[in-house]
Amino acid sequence: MHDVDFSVYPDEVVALVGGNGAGKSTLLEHLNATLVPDDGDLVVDGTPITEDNREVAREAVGFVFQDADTQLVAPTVLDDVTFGLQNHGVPVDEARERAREALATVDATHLEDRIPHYLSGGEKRLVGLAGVLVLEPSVVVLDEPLAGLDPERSQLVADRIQRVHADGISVVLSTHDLEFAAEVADRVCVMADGNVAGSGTPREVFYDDALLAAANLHPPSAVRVARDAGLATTTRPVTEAELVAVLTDTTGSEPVEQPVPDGFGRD
Ligand SMILES: Nc1ncnc2c1ncn2[C@@H]1O[C@H](COP(=O)(O)OP(=O)(O)OP(=O)(O)O)[C@@H](O)[C@H]1O
Repeated sequence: MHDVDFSVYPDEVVALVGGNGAGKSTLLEHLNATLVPDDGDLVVDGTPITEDNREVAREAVGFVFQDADTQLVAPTVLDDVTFGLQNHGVPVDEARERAREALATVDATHLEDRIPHYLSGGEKRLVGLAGVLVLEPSVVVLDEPLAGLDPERSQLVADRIQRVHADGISVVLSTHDLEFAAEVADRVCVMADGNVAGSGTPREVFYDDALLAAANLHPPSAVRVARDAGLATTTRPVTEAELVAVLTDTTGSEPVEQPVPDGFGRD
């Protein structure tokens, strides 16, 4: 990665999108100081992060791995979610109570006695999220949160991400699913060749053909349908719900945002 300028602000959901090897995971791994830059600055809540104070970033930024098995280590789900708190010196009874609350937040109470290794992919992702939330970070990072999940579990994880956001926690995630990015993100960052090629609202990014082409991305289906139906000149839906609203709108009223010129938001 080189010349990357990336910030996360309170109470926003940021989606990193881009082709294979574009640098999404590498950028995410800097946010909680799993990696620290060889050159340049990494600042968390005003504190410059170095090799010597990585824990400042670790406490502020929780990381939910794509491969949940790397995160789940204890014999039961409850033990696993309790583990991080006990490492912080929280007494076991209090840690268990807080772990149960975190599991309830992601609708995983019923899993508390299960063996983490035998959970399904979606269940593991939710338990991993609970294990991060219990530590009360101000930012949650999720690397490919929908990877390998069926539509129902994808929806479950997407719902929980929105609930986390509603609780005032910033969320940064990477995804190859642009429909999902359009649904959940306030801001989309397009990555290509180890850098942020451009960013903006989903509407700005997903109607920017040059930016998407530079990252080998295709627009979400709502954008393609709107264009094929000749709607994209006056309206710019990015989600299925917005497209349906445009198609069923009999008032002739204009959409929520005015069109933006191609290339808007590009660095
Ligand atoms: N520790 C490392 N040392 C050297 N190169 C690395 C290291 N980690 C990742 N890379 C390289 O950096 C590039 C970006 O990888 P990264 O995993 O960040 O991409 P990504 O956008 O998350 O891709 P994907 O969508 O395929 O998961 C790749 O070419 C990868 O091989």
